[in-house]
Amino acid sequence: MSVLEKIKDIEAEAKLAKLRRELLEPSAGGGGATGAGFDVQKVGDARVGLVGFPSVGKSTLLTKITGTFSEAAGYEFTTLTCIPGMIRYRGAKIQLLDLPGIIEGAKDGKGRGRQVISTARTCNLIIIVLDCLKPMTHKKLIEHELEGFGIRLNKQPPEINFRKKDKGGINYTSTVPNPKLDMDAVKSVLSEYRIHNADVHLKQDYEVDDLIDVIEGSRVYIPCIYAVNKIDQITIEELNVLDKLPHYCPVCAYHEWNLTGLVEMIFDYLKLIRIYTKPKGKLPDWSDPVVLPAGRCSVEDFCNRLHKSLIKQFKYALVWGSSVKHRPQKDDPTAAKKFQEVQRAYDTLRDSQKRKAYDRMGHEAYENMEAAGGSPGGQDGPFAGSGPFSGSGAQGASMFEHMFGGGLGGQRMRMRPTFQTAMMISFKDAVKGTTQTVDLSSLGIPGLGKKKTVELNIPAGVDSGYQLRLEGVLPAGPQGRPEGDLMVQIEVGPSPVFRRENFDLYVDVSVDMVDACLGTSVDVPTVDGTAEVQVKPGTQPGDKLRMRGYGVAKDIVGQKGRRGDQFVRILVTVPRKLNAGERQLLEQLRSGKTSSSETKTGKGWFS
Ligand SMILES: Nc1nc2c(ncn2[C@@H]2O[C@H](COP(=O)(O)OP(=O)(O)OP(=O)(O)O)[C@@H](O)[C@H]2O)c(=O)[nH]1
Ligand SMILES: [Mg+2]
Repeated sequence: MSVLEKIKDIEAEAKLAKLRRELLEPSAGGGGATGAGFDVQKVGDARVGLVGFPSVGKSTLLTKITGTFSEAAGYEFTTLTCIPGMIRYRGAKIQLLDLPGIIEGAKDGKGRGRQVISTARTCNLIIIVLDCLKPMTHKKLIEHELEGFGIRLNKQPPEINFRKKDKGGINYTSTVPNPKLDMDAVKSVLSEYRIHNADVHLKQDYEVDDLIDVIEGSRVYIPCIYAVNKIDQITIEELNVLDKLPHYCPVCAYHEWNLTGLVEMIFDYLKLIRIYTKPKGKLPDWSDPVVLPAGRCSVEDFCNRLHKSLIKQFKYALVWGSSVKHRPQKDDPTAAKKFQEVQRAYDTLRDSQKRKAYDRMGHEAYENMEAAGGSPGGQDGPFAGSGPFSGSGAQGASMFEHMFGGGLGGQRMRMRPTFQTAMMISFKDAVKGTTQTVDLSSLGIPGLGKKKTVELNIPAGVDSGYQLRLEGVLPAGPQGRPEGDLMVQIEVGPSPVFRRENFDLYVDVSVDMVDACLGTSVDVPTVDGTAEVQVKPGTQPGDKLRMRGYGVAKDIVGQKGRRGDQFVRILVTVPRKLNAGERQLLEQLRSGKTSSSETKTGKGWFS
């Protein structure tokens, strides 16, 4: 190819890019990005779009994964509007959109393709659904359509610095020696955009297209998974080949094969960070994390996700996690207070009614009302939720899913109605674990039939506020209600002996004054029965003894077989009445003390 031809090529490419952009702009000929059914509100923590040729099984996939009904049929162009569904996985809410069949030339305004691709641009992840029986050229065609709409798949934005100037001509530099793009190429692309003065710096070797992308500026870089559907129709050898390709996920929507694998891959590709809030002295609420994208997960982002005004009141947070260098300082009372405030703010702001009240009243007025014990309506304490609630469906994932890597994920993918109840258990049962029977008759759920009770295994170590989900235990009911989950919120009764803080237990033991002086052994109550503990001579009132490993089991926070500690506070008792003999002995001690045992500090015998 001659230099002249090359430049012509480059110019043509830049021209094409410009024309395409004009086509995308709403004013340019009919349609625009929001046609009927396409104004789907962005809800949840991330948005994922299913894109593909007609009849590849997008609607079937959406229905099977989310339980949202999207009409599927054997003929072409079944789906005409954009159907949203929701995946709830590991605490994250991921919106899944079924986009109507894309056709060739969509980006040039054919069919409904333009609206489809406009919606695809708003997604955090694109799933290109392919039919493994159809030619693999379909993949290229769809990619080409998306590319033409400024969508770059599985690609990082090019590291090209580009700055327009008023004068000085084109100044082009590159970190790489002998770059593919030479000065002439850069100049001819820029002149196509009527740019004659600019700085261009390449940090890596790039193509003409990359430079055009940077100049155009309206590119979106979106991760992409290729879901190859209908693998029930191919041989295992063919499947083996597919499975090795990067970004590929073979599935069979119809028989629900590897849908868990796909959901896991979606979760990985979205790079979501889950943040759990933890009130002081309690377990984190594992059921309802704040989910942020990996690139935008600072404390500020966290606050802004809760409410934009929170950052103004906010001082600092205590952060635990694998990426944190230091554990938060435990004893700082102000730090703990702040964190409690965050927790409370979160509680307020995630409750839509309270949030409305907060928005209406502003921070100060709301605080005052809360302090006065007022309620903006809604929540009436932990047991208010007894009885059925429907609508919003499943509430995040159970703790075990978070702790043990989502082993239950497969069954949790489909949306099931969730019914809530609360249960009070004894302190000892909470520490030791127990099996309880939940009486369903009191919940008023219609259509339970013969099912009157369910067994509930409560693991050792639970605390008040802990939620257990029983999956699919409620039978299908009237009006096509599918089988449902039962969510049980645990409340733990107080103990007359032990006080609990996280996984540690605290107990008071009284020791006679003389025993405290001379040392002794005492029987201390533990959750496993009494244990003998040595009290050293000279033990002071209020001294704390640690009994390592006598606390609460930590299995539920993933530390299997480990337990917290028990702390024994020594209370020293002084006799109220003395008999004659005792009095005489103490008198002797006192007179002896003043003559021989006085310490240098002059504080007396007991110091
Ligand atoms: N053999 C087989 N058939 C499938 C599978 N998944 C879907 N189908 C069938 O493929 C046909 C098309 O499925 P749809 O879910 O309507 O496809 P779609 O991609 O939503 O199609 P449009 O809405 O037209 O874009 C239906 O007859 C499905 O039953 C699968 O895993 N295996
Ligand atoms: Mg469809």
